[in-house]
Amino acid sequence: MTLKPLIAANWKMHGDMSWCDKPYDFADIYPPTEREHLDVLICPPAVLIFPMMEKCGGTDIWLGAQTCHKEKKGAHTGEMSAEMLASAGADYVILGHSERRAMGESSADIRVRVERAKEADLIPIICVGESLKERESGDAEAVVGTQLKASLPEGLTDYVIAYEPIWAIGTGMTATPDDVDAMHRFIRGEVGPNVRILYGGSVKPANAKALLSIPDVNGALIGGAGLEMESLAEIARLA
Ligand SMILES: O=C[C@H](O)COP(=O)(O)O
Repeated sequence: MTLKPLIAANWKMHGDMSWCDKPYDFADIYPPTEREHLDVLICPPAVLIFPMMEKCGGTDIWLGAQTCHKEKKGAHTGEMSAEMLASAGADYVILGHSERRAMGESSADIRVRVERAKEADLIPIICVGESLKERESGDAEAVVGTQLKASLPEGLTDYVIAYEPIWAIGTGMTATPDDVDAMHRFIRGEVGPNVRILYGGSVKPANAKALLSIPDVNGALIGGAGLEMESLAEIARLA
């Protein structure tokens, strides 16, 4: 089975209402007829999902959220449930990003959020990745393996994994293609043949070709370079 590449932009805490027509800008630069072989996803801040869906819901660009709460509803001031995000127009949700793990989200928390996401028909993108210290001490695969085992509910289907070495996020440093190849092979062994495995961490037009041509890399989770539609389209063209 050939896995359709997924090019996903995580806008993190960037953007405002004036960004809601960016999917149109993307479609102008890289028209849908030229990219039927891949999926393009934008994960804006949650407040922009609904207006973006209203404005650009007719484009083929998927929308996603950046997290969801682990309860279905309740007294959780400031939080958003998976169902709310789905009803606002999200198709995917990023879970377990290292920027959220750093705020205290454990793999056990992430596993519950994955269950909530699936109940709301959202496709979870589950992030895993090691710190520089863990890589340097030779523990990268063990760390990622433990995160996978603890974050994935039993029997989970239709999900995406994003491998993001923490030290490569927003730093301009990327893992070498050999290291990415080795880690993606390892993850493939854990999740089987039908799961898309994205690479994330300072992906940009200049390095996208080398990273996206690695056999078990099925797309990218892009931060900084996904804020501008020109660079996002340039990366997508290389997928
Ligand atoms: O979710 C995206 C990643 O954290 C990568 O961010 P970056 O491309 O800015 O390094």
